Amino acid sequence: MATNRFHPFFTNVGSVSSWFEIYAAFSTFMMIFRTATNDLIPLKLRNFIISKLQDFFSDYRPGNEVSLHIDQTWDGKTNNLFYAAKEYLPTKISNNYKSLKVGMISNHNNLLLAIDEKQQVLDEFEGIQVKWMLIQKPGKEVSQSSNNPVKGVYDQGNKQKKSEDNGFVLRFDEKHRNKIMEKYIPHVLSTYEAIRAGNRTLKIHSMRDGNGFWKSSDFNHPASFDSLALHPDLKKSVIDDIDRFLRRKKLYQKVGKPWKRGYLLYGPPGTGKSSLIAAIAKYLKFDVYDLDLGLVYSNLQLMTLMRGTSNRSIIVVEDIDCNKEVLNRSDPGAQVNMAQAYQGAYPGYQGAYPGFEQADRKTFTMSGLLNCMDGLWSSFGDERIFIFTTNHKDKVDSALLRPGRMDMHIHLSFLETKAFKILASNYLDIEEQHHSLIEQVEELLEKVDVTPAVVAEHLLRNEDAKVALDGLIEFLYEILKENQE
Ligand SMILES: Nc1ncnc2c1ncn2[C@@H]1O[C@H](COP(=O)(O)OP(=O)(O)OP(=O)(O)O)[C@@H](O)[C@H]1O
Repeated sequence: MATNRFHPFFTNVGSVSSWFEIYAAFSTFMMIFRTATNDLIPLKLRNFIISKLQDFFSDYRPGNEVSLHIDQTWDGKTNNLFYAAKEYLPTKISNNYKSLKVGMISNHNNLLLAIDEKQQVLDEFEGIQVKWMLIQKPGKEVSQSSNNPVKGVYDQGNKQKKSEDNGFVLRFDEKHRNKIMEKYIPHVLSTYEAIRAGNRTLKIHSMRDGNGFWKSSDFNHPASFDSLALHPDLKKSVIDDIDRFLRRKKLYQKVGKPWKRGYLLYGPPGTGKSSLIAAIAKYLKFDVYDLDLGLVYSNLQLMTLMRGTSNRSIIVVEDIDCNKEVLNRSDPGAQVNMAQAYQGAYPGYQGAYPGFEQADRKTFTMSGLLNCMDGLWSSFGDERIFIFTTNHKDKVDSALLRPGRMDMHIHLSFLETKAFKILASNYLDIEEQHHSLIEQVEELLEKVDVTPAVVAEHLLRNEDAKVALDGLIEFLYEILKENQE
């Protein structure tokens, strides 16, 4: 007996008219459905859903998926890309993830989040979808005495360490391979660097009795761009210049220039030169190296010091005009062993000593200083900012001032009215229109030269704004009177 090969639904629909009835019913349903969808779901949301569905179906080609394995270690050495991904991925955690690690540790105010091996993390970069997974590998047994740098836990039982060697797998469609390698991975690394820089305590490094090494301590200077009383246009131009410098890493590489910038801060004492350096360091999250040229006796020692500075740092030389007399000095007691000193600067270096004259080993010269800024020796690192300060710009050697060495000359001068408003607001919590005495102070500031440091000190004398401003006005009148006599 022949069996019916069709589903009962098809066998029960006998006539052509029945098919038309089904078609009519289906069309009516679709019309009602479309009208209801159009009425209930806003156009923007509809377009979004459609674009997401299109992206999903056009990208979903499982056969073409590439997997990159990023292990915690590479040949026994730390794999920086692993740690970069570890910091980067928590920034991509979405609210609907089901499985996450959470933690709270000392010195951190916020709850920490991390992905675990059960949760796939999705990321999107320039329209490309990528997927990340954490892979936890079973611990390898390593000898307790081995010099393995992998972080491990000590296993009391068999006197061996069990290493934890985790990894990430990054998956994406093969057609995006180039973009992932050339753009996405550098993006993960640079995000990691920015996160680290943001979380870290800044350091100030000072010279250790001139032997070519630095000692460091935490840098907690309170000044910031908000607290600085500078004319708003000047403040903006400094911030814009720093931002431009940061954005242009690739341009510097393309044109073959070391990625560094030099600022000369000049003006009378107490106008905020040191405060501006602190504000720039905080803004950039760069460490500060306080280079005291008075302690430098040879170009070789200077180069060793430069080699000891880290990337993303500010090298400060204060009162550069006073250093004229320290240049062209020799260290009479220095028995410089060239090979030894050069090894200190370039560990493992075997070749000649380029850029060094015999005299450079014992003498500190202007050309040595210039060489460190933009000559052969400036290749010691990247992302450096040089800041020189002086009270007398006219006394500074013109060779130091030319663009490329000091790219921006920033004049910090006596307090003017716009900058005073910032001080008044910061010190006394008063805004211009809210205090009758402000106008009087401003009129006096136009007639007398007084530094922000002196005015700040007067504003600190009393918490009562009226008393503090009265005292300041009296002081400014006195100066005016002295000037007129
Ligand atoms: N522009 C400013 N804005 C806010 N506060 C300032 C400013 N200038 C000076 N001050 C105050 O005066 C103090 C001394 O200023 P700072 O040391 O920055 O001046 P300086 O120009 O570096 O002086 P010097 O040339 O003597 O080293 C600061 O701690 C700060 O309180």
